[in-house]
Amino acid sequence: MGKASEFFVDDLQRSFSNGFDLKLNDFETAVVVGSKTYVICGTDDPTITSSGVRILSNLTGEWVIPTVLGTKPESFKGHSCVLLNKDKILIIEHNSKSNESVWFLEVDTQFIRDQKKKLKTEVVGWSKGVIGNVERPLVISGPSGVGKGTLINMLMKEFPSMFGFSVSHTTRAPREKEQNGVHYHFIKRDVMEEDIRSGKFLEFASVHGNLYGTSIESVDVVSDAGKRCILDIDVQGARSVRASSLEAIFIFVCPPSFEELEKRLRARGTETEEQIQKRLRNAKAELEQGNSPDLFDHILVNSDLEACYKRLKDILGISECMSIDPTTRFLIYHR
Ligand SMILES: Nc1ncnc2c1ncn2[C@@H]1O[C@H](COP(=O)(O)OP(=O)(O)OP(=O)(O)O)[C@@H](O)[C@H]1O
Ligand SMILES: Nc1nc2c(ncn2[C@@H]2O[C@H](COP(=O)(O)O)[C@@H](O)[C@H]2O)c(=O)[nH]1
Repeated sequence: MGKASEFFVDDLQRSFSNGFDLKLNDFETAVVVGSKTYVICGTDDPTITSSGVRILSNLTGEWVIPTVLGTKPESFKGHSCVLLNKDKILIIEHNSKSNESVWFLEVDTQFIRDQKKKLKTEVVGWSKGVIGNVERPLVISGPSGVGKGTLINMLMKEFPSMFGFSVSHTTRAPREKEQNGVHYHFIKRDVMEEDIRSGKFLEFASVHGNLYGTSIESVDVVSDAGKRCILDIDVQGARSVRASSLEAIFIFVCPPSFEELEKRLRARGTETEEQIQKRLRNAKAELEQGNSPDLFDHILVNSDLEACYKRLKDILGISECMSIDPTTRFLIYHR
């Protein structure tokens, strides 16, 4: 067994009197939030807890292992916890000069409260400390099959409380695993055309023979939840958003080659041969337009997925978010 965790506020809270015996293992830290005590484990030892977090009810003395959202930090040996704003816990790894050592465990933010309702269980969510402009929405464009959706899913998985997906409307038929309201709002063409006429859409376009569009409401839902909105739209749509009042960052994703694009589209197995041919024809035009510096702020080549994802995080300023001054141990926010 290694050395026990060190504490900031939590060593004070450790001695709180709730009538229950709170025995902490090495590498564990406890933080009281309302009527609950969150115990955060700094090691991957599965005999302690595989989720990294356990929750004690200070009222009943019962333990709950919560559903953990987001990517948990790699195990660390000494850490301090500070409760911020009564809804998230700041976790700082000791003796580390790395910027990767600052994490938040969200315990009672609006996002977590929504997830608790949805999942009907205790929920907590990890997110990395971040800097940069977290306000500006993100427009991601690129030919069909290049990997936009894959990259967006990775972002949403790693930073679930930071990003929200703008759910588009489309007249195309749902694919096998697509859910209405989650992947798209599937809509009849005449209804969508009427909604476009009545001004409900920020942008819309005819893409591969179907209508697609971003409703103003879809963007509002994300920003009302306090998140940064991600739009996965085609180049025509990007052009319309550029001309709108939405101050977004525009990213174009390219394949390493046309052959690789075709391979990915076929391997996905979601389109008929005829649809694949149509999408590949449109891809040629989209790739030409992707090189417009007046439209896109950044171009990403999605060759190696992990490298491309890392580059995307670099662009967004969320690879290395906060740092700790090694002498004072104060947090420095790079803005
Ligand atoms: N870097 C990569 N290397 C190999 N395969 C990849 C890479 N990125 C994504 N893929 C795969 O390519 C396929 C297409 O990816 P994805 O569905 O994310 O594309 P998309 O750009 O969102 O397409 P669409 O615009 O049609 O929705 C998927 O099967 C995905 O797993
Ligand atoms: N202009 C818009 N384009 C959109 C929107 N939602 C998705 N898309 C683009 O359509 C193609 C095809 O998507 P798929 O799901 O059928 O494969 C892809 O390039 C998307 O980026 C939208 O709201 N507006």
